[in-house]
Amino acid sequence: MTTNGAARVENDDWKKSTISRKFPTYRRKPIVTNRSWLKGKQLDDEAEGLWRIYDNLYDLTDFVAKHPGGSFWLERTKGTDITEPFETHHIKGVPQSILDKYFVRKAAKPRNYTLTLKENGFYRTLKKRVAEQLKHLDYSPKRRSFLYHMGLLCATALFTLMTARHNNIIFELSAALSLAWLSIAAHNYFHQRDNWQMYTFNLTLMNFNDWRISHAISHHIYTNSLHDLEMSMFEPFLCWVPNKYIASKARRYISLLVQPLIYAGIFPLHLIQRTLRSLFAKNELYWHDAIGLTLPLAMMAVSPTTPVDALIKWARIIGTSSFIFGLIGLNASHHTPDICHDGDALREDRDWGLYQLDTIIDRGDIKKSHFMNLTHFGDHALHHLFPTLDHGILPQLQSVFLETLNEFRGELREITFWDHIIGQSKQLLRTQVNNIPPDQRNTKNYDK
Ligand code: HEM
Repeated sequence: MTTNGAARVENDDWKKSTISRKFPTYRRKPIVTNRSWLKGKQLDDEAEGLWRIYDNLYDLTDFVAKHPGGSFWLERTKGTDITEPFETHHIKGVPQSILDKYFVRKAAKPRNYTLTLKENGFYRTLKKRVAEQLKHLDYSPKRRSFLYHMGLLCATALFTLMTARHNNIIFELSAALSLAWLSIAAHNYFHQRDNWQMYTFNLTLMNFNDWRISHAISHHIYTNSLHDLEMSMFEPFLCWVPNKYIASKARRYISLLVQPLIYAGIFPLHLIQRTLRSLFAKNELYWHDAIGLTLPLAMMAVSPTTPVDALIKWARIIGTSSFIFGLIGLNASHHTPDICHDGDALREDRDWGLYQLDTIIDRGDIKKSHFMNLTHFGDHALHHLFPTLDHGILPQLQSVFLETLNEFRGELREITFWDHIIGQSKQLLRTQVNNIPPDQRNTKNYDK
């Protein structure tokens, strides 16, 4: 009995997060989904069924439909703490009068999340400076993002139809590549207020609304922590948390081998899972999931052979495109052993923005290309801090960013794609936490 009890205590000991008071409830469930993540968050966040920002509770029911960013963001986050998404999605700030109108009461309990957003801390200082810079920026690169995205949409349509008409591997690979790049460019848009470009993300069979939760609200805010759905959704097949209780060492070696298959399965499995859950539990499909069917239908319509032949070609395009997307996305910036993951020691200054910097290493090899940044999750650190800004204008914020970072003893790290691929594989194998805080590990000499 005693031994069992001791073992249980030891087993439960790992159930803590470095960025929150509570172990996330959704991680206690066998299946991790957007829905279970939000439900768990409602239980953990001490928001008392309302919307929580810092220690204030608001009833935004009457504001949801009026929200300039689109109703989805607030509809889905009811009953949760939205402090960080609120801070990061409004650079110029939301007039206090709007918030005051919906204030209900102070929250009874302290916030679950332990990262800070202090007025004079790194993130809010940088945000004020960026808001000032935004008044004088050259916005013409936004037009280029628009043209790149349009070009990729046309290329995807063209190469897909050419693949349907001809047996040509070059057309097929071009269709797969265009679709992968198109979806990453569409990601630039689903972070912003509702727009038509976000719908093009759904050509992959994934859904932009789903990604607004798993990526924008979960991954962007609680990066690399136990709250990050973009980590937990891949477990136990791929596990980047350095914790042997989540995935054993043996499992981690297997994950290296299955990695390519997981990449290729991202697009189709997304739709299959949501369809199955919609059939057997609660609906998780949106009307715009139908957009994903346009490519196979168009291929069947123009195919000179049978519809089945067209469908097989489309399935190959989807699998290859998903592989390219996974390769780019999962090796973009978050997973090398030098990057903070839940369990690793954090710096003493628990500023949310500095934490972001410690969970990201940028791709230095694509810095100079607008097209590559848009299609390869480039300028990732700045993108995490200001997700609603078009990727095209981020380079103009680089100097104010670096200056502020230097003042707060943060560092923007950069490595190549290849280094990320190698580092990501090493991270998959890592089970030991890093006990040295990031600011004590860094070799950079800070300006005094
Ligand atoms: C989960 C929390 C929230 C998210 C993720 C969110 C997201 C967004 C997004 C994406 C935009 C468009 C930004 C752009 O494209 O430039 C936006 C704009 C806006 N939101 Fe929110 N929002 C949230 C909460 C709120 C709340 C609580 C209020 C006020 C009660 C609010 C008021 C506004 C206003 C006034 C704008 C237009 C002005 C601006 O862009 O700064 N939002 N929001």
